Amino acid sequence: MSPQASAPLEPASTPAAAIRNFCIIAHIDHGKSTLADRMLSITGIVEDRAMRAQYLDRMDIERERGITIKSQAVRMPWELDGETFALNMIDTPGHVDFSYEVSRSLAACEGAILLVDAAQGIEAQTLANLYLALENDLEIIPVLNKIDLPAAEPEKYAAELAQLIGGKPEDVLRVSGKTGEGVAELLDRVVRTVPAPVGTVDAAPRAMIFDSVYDSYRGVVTYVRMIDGSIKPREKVQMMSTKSTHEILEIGVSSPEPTPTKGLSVGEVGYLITGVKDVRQSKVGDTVTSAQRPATEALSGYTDPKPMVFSGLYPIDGSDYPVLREALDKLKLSDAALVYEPETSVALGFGFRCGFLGLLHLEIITERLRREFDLDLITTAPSVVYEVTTEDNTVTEVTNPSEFPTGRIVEVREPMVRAAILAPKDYVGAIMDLCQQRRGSLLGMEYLGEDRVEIRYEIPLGEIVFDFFDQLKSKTQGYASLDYEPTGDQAADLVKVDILLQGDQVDAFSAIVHREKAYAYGTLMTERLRKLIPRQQFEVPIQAAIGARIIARESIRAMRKDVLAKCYGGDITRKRKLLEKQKEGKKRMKTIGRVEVPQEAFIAALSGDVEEKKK
Ligand SMILES: Nc1nc2c(ncn2[C@@H]2O[C@H](COP(=O)(O)OP(=O)(O)OP(=O)(O)O)[C@@H](O)[C@H]2O)c(=O)[nH]1
Repeated sequence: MSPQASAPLEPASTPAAAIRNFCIIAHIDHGKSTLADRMLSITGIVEDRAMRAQYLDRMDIERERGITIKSQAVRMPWELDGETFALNMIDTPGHVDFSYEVSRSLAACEGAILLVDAAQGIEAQTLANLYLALENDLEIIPVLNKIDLPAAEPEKYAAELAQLIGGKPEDVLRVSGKTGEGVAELLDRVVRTVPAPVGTVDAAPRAMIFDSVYDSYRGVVTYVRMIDGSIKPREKVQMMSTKSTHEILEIGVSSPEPTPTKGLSVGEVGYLITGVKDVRQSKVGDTVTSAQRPATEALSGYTDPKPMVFSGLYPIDGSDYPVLREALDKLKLSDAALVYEPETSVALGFGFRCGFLGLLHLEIITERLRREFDLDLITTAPSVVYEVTTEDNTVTEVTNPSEFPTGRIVEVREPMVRAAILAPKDYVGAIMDLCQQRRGSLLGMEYLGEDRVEIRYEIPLGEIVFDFFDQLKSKTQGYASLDYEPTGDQAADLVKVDILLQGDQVDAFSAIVHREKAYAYGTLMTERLRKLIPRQQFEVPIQAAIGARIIARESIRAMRKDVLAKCYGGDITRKRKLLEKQKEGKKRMKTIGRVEVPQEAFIAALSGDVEEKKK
C-alpha cells in the first residue's frame, strides 16, 4: 500500500486480473471531485504542484458551479502486497438530467465507491445513483467523507449507510478528501474487493462508449471500456448502431493527460480518436467493434438521448440571430442530447425551439451561450412533450404550446416521473402539500435512520419543470434533495390557455396546464401584462382564453393625454434624438394587432419579474 514504486503497467498488455474499474457515486457537493483529485496525487500521477483544484472538471462552468457535467476516466497505478494494479477511475456526472450518462459510466465499472458527506448523511442522489449501481451489479464500497469536519457525525451516518446497503457500520470506511486521511486504505480496499474485469480475449472486439467529448483541436474523443477482444491503432472500427466505419488515429489512456498506447485489451478503459467531428457519430452507449471482424451482437443498454424539456430561446437583440444559430451548431458538436429548430414568435421575433434532457441541461446550455458566445437571451417557460389525439384520431407531439392542435381533442397525455425526495422528518407535511398541489400521488415513505425520510411521489414532469425545485428548497429551508426518473405517459385533463391582447393571441404566453389551474394561470398572466404594458391611445383588453371561452380579463385604460403631442411642431432634431435614444436602449417595440408593446414587457412577464418587484 504505497504510492507507486514500480513502473506503471503498460496498457494493451495489462492482464485483466490486474485491472480494477471503479467509479465514485455521491450526492452533489459530497466531495467526489476533491477525493478524485486526492487519488491522483496519492498515486503519484499528478505532482502536487501541478494539482489545480478539481483537476478532472475541465469546463469552466463546471469548476465555477462545482458540478460535474462530463465524465472522464483516469488510469492510476497502485501497489498492494508487492503487485502493481491499474486502477481506472471513471468520473460520473451526479445529476439526474444526465442519468443516462451516469448509467453508461456505471456499466463500464465493476465497483463503486458510495461516497457520503459525514456531516450530511445520505441524500436523494446518493440513493438514485446507488440503485443504478446495484442494477449494474457493482460491488459497493461505502465511504464517509469529510471526517475532518467538526460537524462530522461518522458513527451516526455509518449506521445509516450500513442499514441501507446491508453490512456492519465498522465496514464503512472513513476518509477526508481534503487532508488525504484514509485515502490509501480506500485504494487498497478497491483492489481487494472490486472484482477484476472478465471478457473473452480472442473474441471479436467490443468496446462500450461511456463518454464522447468534443475537442476543438482533435475532434471527438471517445471514451471506451473494452469488454471483449482488443483494438489497436490504425485499425478500422465500426459503430454498431449506425454501422459507420472510422479509422483509429490514436488510442490511449488518460493518466490523466492523454497518453497514446499500443492498444486496449479486455477490461481496459481508454480513449479513441477517429477524426469524427461530431459527437452524434460516436454516441454514448454504442458499441465499437472491428470493421474487418465485427462482433455479431452489440452490448445492451444503448438508447438515443431523448429531450424531455423544451424551451424557446430568443436573442434579445434580433440582429444576434445568426450568432445564436452558429453557437447552437457549435454546442451540438459536443452535446448529442441538444436539439433545436428555428421558430418565430410574434412577441419575441426569431429564435429557436430547443430540447433538453432536463432543467439543469437547459440552464447549462443557456449559460454557455451567454458566456462563450456573449449572447443576451430570453427563454420561454419550459414545456414538456404532450401527446395530443384529435377527433380524427391523429396523434401530435406538442413541444410548443402554441402548436397545440385546434379542433376537438380526444385525449392529452403527459410525461410522468417517479420523484424521490429526501428530507428531515419535520418537513414531511410541507413536502406533501407541495407534491399534492402539483398533482402528485404518493407512492410510499420510508425512514432512513431516526430523523430523515424518503418520500416517493409520482408527479407529472410538467409540474416539476415549473419551479418545483425552488419551491421544495424554500419550503424545507434547503434541506430537501430531489431526484426523479421518467415512468412513461399518462392521460390528463389538460387544456391550452391563450393570452390575447385586443383579441390577438400572444404566442409566447400560451401554456398547457391542467384544467383546474387554467384560471390561476390566466389571471396571473393577464395581471402581469396589465402592469407591464404601457397605456395606448385606446383601451386595450387583455384576456386569457381556453379556445373561444374567455376565462380572465384585465384592461389597460386609454391614455388621458397624448404624450407624443408635445413633439409635434417642435424641434425636429429633438424628436429624432428621442427616436435614436429609444433604438439604443434596444427597446424593440412589438406590434400585436394595433397594440405596441416594448419587448422588455414580454420578457419581464415571462420571467416573473413583476412579482419580484412587488416584494
Ligand atoms: N472539510 C472538508 N471539505 C471537503 C472535503 N472534501 C470536499 N470538501 C469540500 O466540499 C465541497 C464540495 O466538494 P467537491 O469535491 O466539489 O464535491 P463534488 O461531490 O465533486 O461536487 P459535484 O462535482 O458538484 O458533484 C468543496 O467546497 C470542497 O472543498 C473533505 O474531506 N473535508
